Amino acid sequence: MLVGVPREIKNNEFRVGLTPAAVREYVARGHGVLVETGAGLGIDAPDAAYVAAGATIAASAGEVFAKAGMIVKVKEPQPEEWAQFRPGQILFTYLHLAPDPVQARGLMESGVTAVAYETVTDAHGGLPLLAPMSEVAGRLSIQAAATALQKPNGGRGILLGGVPGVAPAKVVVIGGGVVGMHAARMAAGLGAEVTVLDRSVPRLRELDETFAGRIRTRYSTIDALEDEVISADAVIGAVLIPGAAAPKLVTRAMLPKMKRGAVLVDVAIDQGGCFETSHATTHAEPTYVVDGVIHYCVANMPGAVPLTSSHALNHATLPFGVALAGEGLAALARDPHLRNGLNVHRGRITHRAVAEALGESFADPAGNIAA
Ligand SMILES: NC(=O)C1=CN([C@@H]2O[C@H](COP(=O)(O)OP(=O)(O)OC[C@H]3O[C@@H](n4cnc5c(N)ncnc54)[C@H](O)[C@@H]3O)[C@@H](O)[C@H]2O)C=CC1
Ligand SMILES: CC(=O)C(=O)O
Ligand SMILES: [Mg+2]
Repeated sequence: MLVGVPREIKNNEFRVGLTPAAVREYVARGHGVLVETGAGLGIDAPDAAYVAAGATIAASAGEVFAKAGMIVKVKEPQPEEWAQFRPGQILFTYLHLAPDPVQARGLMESGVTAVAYETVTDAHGGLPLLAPMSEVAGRLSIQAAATALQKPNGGRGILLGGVPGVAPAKVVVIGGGVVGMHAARMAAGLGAEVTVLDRSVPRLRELDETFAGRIRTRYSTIDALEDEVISADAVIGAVLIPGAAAPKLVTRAMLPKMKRGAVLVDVAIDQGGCFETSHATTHAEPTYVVDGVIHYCVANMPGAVPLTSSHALNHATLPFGVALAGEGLAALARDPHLRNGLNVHRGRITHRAVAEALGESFADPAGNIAA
């Protein structure tokens, strides 16, 4: 198959769908790879590095979309991109369709077969293609919080770790999955006081063991959540119900009770956000203020550290990508975990939670992917 890699065009998105090392793996399996000129510049990979790996360079994104049988990207397609998809073409990327009916409609009308990284599953109940970017975003969330908390940036003016004789900041993490654990690790490493809330007791147990007393865990009732949020200097929103829109856990009514200059970092913004007052922001203008509380809601946080993120993402996507390139729809029929990634096929939504969130009818992929 001819695999196409356009340059990412979302605001301040410097990642790339395939690294040169990944291109070499596709080429070794007999595939052609067409890379838009400049696609790898954000990771210090010039066109020559892609040519050395066996790719051909396309002068424009239009050429990539027109020629390739499968498109590998990072971020959800932008309107000018989904206009170029065609029936039967495979798209392999993050989609986050639940809070994005306009994109969903665009993909349905294009006839593309869209496999979303974030809903591919593994045998252990995890999300292997979301996990690496959740590791990055979880760690970055604390850097974002630390920066926003500084007085010149509008924050309370507190150092996360404090200093000897002065108490540290209080960081509350809502959702103790991959993002939450990596946020907790960074915050604890800097010396902050950290509490993680989750609805899963087994998960809280795991975190308790992993951190061996260095963080507190709390079951996430409405009471506990309100209590923790009101006393926090920084709150990290890290919940996920796979495929679905994020539940709004921090309400607008809670904000006036919070400390002035406290910071909310809504990592779950790509699924619509878990704070009622969240709306997506960009790296160019990452924060805004509601009721004296700073909101950071960047939907592509890992795009800011592409040298780390692109490689981590490619390590996870590679086995699934080469299966799709090699077998096409048969790969989806064979592998139920890859099939869980199928969100749109032949104009229908093929993921149950995504269909429910969008109010669209659900087309069961098991009976819908005959090649
Ligand atoms: N903004 C960005 O750039 C990025 C955003 N993300 C997003 O971060 C979010 C979290 O991702 P992961 O950590 O990988 O998910 P995960 O599935 O590993 O963890 C989610 C956790 O939330 C918990 N949870 C669900 N409902 C809850 C509730 N009502 N109260 C408390 N906890 C609850 C679950 O039990 C689970 O432990 C996702 O929306 C993901 O798409 C991930 C990477 C980058
Ligand atoms: C997961 C995601 O949306 C991102 O890495 O941008
Ligand atoms: Mg995102």
